[in-house]
Amino acid sequence: MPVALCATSHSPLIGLHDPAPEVRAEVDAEFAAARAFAEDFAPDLAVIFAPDHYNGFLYDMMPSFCVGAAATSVGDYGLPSGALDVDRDAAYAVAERVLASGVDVAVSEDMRVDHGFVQPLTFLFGSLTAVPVVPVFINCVAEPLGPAVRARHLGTAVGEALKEMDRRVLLIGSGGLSHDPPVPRLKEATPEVAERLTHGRDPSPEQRAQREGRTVKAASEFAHGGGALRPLNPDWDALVLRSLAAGDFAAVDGRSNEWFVAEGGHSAPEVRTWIAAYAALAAAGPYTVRSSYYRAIPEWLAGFATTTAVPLDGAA
Ligand SMILES: O=C(O)/C=C/c1cccc(O)c1O
Ligand SMILES: [Fe+2]
Repeated sequence: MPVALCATSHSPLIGLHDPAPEVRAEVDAEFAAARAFAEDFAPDLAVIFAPDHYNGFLYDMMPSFCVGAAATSVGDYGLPSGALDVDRDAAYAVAERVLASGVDVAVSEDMRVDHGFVQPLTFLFGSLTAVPVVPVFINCVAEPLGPAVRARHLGTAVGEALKEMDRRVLLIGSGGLSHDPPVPRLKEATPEVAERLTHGRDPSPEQRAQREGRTVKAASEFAHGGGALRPLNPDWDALVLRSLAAGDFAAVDGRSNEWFVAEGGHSAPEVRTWIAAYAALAAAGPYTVRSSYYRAIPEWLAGFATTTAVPLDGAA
């Protein structure tokens, strides 16, 4: 089974609240290189590990992990909406194998996904339907979270499942690195916000616009050195990139959930998507990182990174 990987940060502020043109151009060049990498590899299946931001997965039923057998983009932040081209047979084969390995993954026949899934798919493939996909949700924000090492176990099990398939698989991790966007937390939520985190799956256009406006405002304040969001942490981001490039998973996933938040902010657990994607790649054998881009971009509220990787044995 030929396999390759692209892991990337996402930010719904891309295009809505951009950094200086030269920074934007630098990231665009990196995306173009990642797109060329994907085109070169020519996958017939993409397996994407991504989080959600209370658009598809809410507190009415919050799994740690979920494989989508069918999935629809909600079209948040003006991104494309509509159905993904989910490979249902592959999704069930992956879910069965993961469950058999002892990782309790949920399955959804109606998964709703947001910018966490949509941005990498559109950046890499140009549309939501260009390449058949198996979407794998990882809860990264809704406490309580399990230990980060469980994301590695999930990724390993997915990688083992893929080895049994005769497919060319591009693994995608979407999220991180250090960042602290204004995603609400149930523990400190007002009753109104708690209600939204539990039942607010289908906001009105006005409610969605309000929420998105708040994020843009927070990004503007943050980029000008104000607001209450935690700072980006390039040193921590470098540690994460270095550790995953070296296959030293324990340096990241062996740490406590509190460590992630203290070092990288409340959304730093999105790094779990990278851990899972890299672990799935590692299931195919030793790997090497082909490209690694990083820049702290406050306008996007993100320590922003994009990496590509391939097996050392040249299976890609
Ligand atoms: O508003 C949200 O739901 C999330 C915003 C955000 C901002 C920056 C980086 C990310 O990974 C995000 O999800
Ligand atoms: Fe996110």
